[in-house]
Amino acid sequence: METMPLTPLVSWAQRHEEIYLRVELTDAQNIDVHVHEQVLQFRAQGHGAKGQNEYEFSLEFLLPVKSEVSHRSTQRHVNITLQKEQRGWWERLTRQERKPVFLAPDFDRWLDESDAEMEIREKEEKKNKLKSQRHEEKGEWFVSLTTGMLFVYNLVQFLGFSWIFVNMTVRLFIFGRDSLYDTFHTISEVMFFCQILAAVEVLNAAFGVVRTGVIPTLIQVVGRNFILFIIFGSVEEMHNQPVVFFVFYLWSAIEIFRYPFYMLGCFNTEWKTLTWLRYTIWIPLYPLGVVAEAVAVIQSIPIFDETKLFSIPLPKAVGASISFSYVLHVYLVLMFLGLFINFRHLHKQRKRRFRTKKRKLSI
Ligand SMILES: CCCCCCCCCCCCC[C@@H](O)CC(=O)SCCNC(=O)CCNC(=O)[C@H](O)C(C)(C)COP(=O)(O)OP(=O)(O)OC[C@H]1O[C@@H](n2cnc3c(N)ncnc32)[C@H](O)[C@@H]1OP(=O)(O)O
Repeated sequence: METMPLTPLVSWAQRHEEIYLRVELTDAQNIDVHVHEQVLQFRAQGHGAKGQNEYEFSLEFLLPVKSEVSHRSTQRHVNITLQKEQRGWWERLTRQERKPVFLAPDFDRWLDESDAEMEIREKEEKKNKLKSQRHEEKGEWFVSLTTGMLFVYNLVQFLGFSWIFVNMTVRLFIFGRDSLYDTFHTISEVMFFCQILAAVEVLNAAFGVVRTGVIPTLIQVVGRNFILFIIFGSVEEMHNQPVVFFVFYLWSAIEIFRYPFYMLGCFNTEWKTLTWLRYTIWIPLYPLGVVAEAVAVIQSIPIFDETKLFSIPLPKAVGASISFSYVLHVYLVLMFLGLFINFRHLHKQRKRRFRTKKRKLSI
């Protein structure tokens, strides 16, 4: 005779971004928990209300949750954490209005919406307090000095990229399509200066001067300098290609918003429109930039093959050399990997920025 599956007692609580479930099972083993299309399935062996047995349950959530589920079993419970697909407060846990009999609020973790907001605020206040403590430890003069240097750095970059952007735009209006062919000759020196200077950003990230990751910054700086110095700078045949125009224009289009945003940030101020632009226009510009850079690399491949520039000599016995174009093929793959890493990073930064903003507004 088929036996009915046993259901454990489950208690739940929520925050704006998470759902917590606590399954009352002692010494749980062989835990299988997953989410598919808003439905959570749980199965495990353990000691519950009906003694040592296999227990299972399923819950259809009110709203979508992310498919990654984290769970941790203690001697007495299995704690499950899920991330809501969209930040918000749910009026109940399950899609069905009637609460399943095995489900109850987790009073140890229970907060109502305003308490949860308060919890967020407290966390933020704690973070700010830590920040000002760090300031005190480092000394006010040190903080002022680094802020001043950052401000000057951002100002110089802003002026450099604005010059590039305005110059290219004006030339486009005056000379039309002809201006696409001499971008390198008119712009490259200022671009060389700005992009060499951008190495400072890797140091800032590495020494914790700004709150950002070293890898995304390194990808950005190395990636651009590779295109600028190797593909454009060292191959004369590339100088007159229109692709130089598109690459320089896309690079400078983001920087004329990014650097002034940082300049205001140095004084803990912001201008909402500028913040929105800094964290939004990369969405079309970044992929376009990578595509333009990929076109430049592809165009340069036959030139490297022909000129044997940077080719890697092989031992005399073999008698040939490896063309640099092989490196470029590998680089093309790396570019799209770099795009993926930085797109994810920028998406995270955008979410962090706008989420914090929303929280601040709800205070
Ligand atoms: C390991 C090497 C491997 C090499 C492999 C090569 C692979 C090649 C792949 C190449 C792909 C690159 C393509 C690219 O060149 C194409 C383009 O650029 S197209 C144009 C569009 N591009 C963009 O939109 C990207 C622009 N760049 C960036 O946004 C940054 O460089 C990036 C590192 C990607 C992200 O910036 P960050 O992490 O710093 O984000 P935030 O702006 O949110 O800053 C975080 C906090 O730090 C403060 N901050 C940062 N910098 C400064 C500064 N200079 N001055 C003051 N404050 C700064 C910022 O205010 C944030 O603070 P808070 O959170 O407190 O507000």
